[in-house]
Amino acid sequence: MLSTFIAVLLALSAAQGISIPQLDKIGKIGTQEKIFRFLAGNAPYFPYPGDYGIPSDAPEACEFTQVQVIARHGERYPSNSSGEKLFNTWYKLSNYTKAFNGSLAFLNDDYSFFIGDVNYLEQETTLENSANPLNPYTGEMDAKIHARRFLAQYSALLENTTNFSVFSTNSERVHDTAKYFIEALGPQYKVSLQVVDEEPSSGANTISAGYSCPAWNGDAYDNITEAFSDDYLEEIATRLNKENPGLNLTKNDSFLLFDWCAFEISSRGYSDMCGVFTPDELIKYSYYDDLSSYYTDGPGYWMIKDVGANLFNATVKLLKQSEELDQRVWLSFTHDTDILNYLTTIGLFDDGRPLNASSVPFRDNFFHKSWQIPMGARVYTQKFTCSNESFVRYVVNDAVIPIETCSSGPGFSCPEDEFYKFADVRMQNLDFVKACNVTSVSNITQLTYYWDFGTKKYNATLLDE
Ligand SMILES: Cc1ncc(C[n+]2csc(CCOP(=O)(O)OP(=O)(O)O)c2C)c(N)n1
Repeated sequence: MLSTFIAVLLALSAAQGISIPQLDKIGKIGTQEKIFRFLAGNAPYFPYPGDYGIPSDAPEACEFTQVQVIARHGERYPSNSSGEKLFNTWYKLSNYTKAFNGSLAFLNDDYSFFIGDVNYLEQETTLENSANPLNPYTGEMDAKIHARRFLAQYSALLENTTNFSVFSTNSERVHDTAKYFIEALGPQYKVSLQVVDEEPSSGANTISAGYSCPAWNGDAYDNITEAFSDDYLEEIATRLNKENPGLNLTKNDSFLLFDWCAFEISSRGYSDMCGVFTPDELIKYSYYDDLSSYYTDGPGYWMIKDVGANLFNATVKLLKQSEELDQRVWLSFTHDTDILNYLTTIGLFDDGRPLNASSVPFRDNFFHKSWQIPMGARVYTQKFTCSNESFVRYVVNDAVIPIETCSSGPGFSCPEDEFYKFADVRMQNLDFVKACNVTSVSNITQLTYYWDFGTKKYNATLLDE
C-alpha cells in the first residue's frame, strides 16, 4: 500500500517539477516496519503485535456508552539530551576523512543528518520539519489518522455533544498531537483543549504523574538492569571500527545508533543506519529496553502501581459516572512513562514473573515495552451495554487485551460490577501521594481536571520537555 502511495506522490511531484531529495532511496520507505518493535518505542507507531483476534468493535447487540483514551504523543525527534549525544556521534562520523566501508557505506552518498535543526529536538515530526517530504511516519499524520479512525468507530458517542473537552499535558509535542487530532475531527466538533500543567507543582492534578513524583529513583534497580551483558554493543563498535580503521566508535556510540535508526525513520521515512545491526543485536537491545523499563516504570518497581493509580482511579470514577456525565468521550494525551505506569496499575501486562538479566527470555517474556507504548500509543477503555448489562474492556494499540481474571462478558469483556471489584483489588493499599512524597512539591492531592474543567481554566504555558 505504501509503495502505491509513493508511486502516486512521485508521479505528482514529477508533474509539478518538485525536486525530491534522495530519490534513489524512496523505495526503502515502508520496508523497515518489521523492526519497529525492536526499537525501544522510538520508531513509528505499530499496532500491538500480540493481538488475540478479538474485534475491537462493540460486540453483537451491544452499544458503546463511554470511551476513554489515554494516548502518547506521536512520532517525534530525539529529546534534547539524547539529541546532544547523537550530534556528537554524527560529528565523529562526519569528521572521518576516508570512505566508509561495510554497513556505514551509505554515509558516502551525500548523506545529510536527519536532524536538520537543533530546534526540532523534543518536537513532533511534521510534514514541514521532516528530512524527506515523502515521510509517511510523521507524528502529525499519525494523530490525524488516529482521529479519523476514532471517529469511524465512536462518532455515535458524540452525536449530541458537538462541544466537548480534550485533555493534554503542556509538553509541546503532547499538546501538538492533541491539536492535530482535534483538527482532523473536523469543524463540526467544537473542541476545547484543556492544557493541564505537568510541572511538579500540579501535584496529583496531572495527566503526567511521573513529573509529580520526587520519590521516584530511576536507578533503584540498576543492580539488576546493568547486569545485562552489553557485549553486543562492544561487538557492534568493534565490527564498525574494523571495517573503518581509525573511526574509534565506542559502545556508547553503538547504543546511540539504535536511536539514530529509530528516530530517523520518523523524520526521513527510512533509515540506512538500521542496516548496521544484526537481528540478534536488535533483539538484545530491545530486551534491554524491556528490562530497564520493567524496573524503572513497570511492574518491577514497587512504587509504580502507586504512581499509575492516580490516573487509573480517575478513569474508574469516570466509568462509574458514565450515565450522569454530559461527555461520553474522554481523550487525554501524555507521555510514554505515564501510560506505562497506568498499565502497570491495571496489570494488563504483568504476569507476575519478574524479568531477569541473565539472558533474553523468549517464551517467558510477556512484558514488551515497545508493544505497549510505541510513539502514538493509545490505550482505550471501552464501556458498552448489551441488553441492559454493562461491560468494560481495554484496547491497547488496536488490540483488545482482556483482563486475565475477568473476561466472561461479550468480546471477552469484564461485567461492570466485577470490573469495579477488580479495580478495588488492584488499588488496595496504593497511595500515589504518599509513595511519591507529592506533598514535598505540591499541596494538591486530588486529580480533578476531568470534573472541574468547566469552571477552572486549564491553559498551562507550553514546555519544551
Ligand atoms: C514514575 C516516574 N517518575 C519520574 C520519571 C522521570 N521521567 C523520565 S521521562 C519522563 C517523562 C516522559 O518523557 P519521555 O521519555 O521523553 O517520553 P515521551 O514524551 O517520548 O513519551 C519522566 C517524568 C519517570 N520516568 N517515572
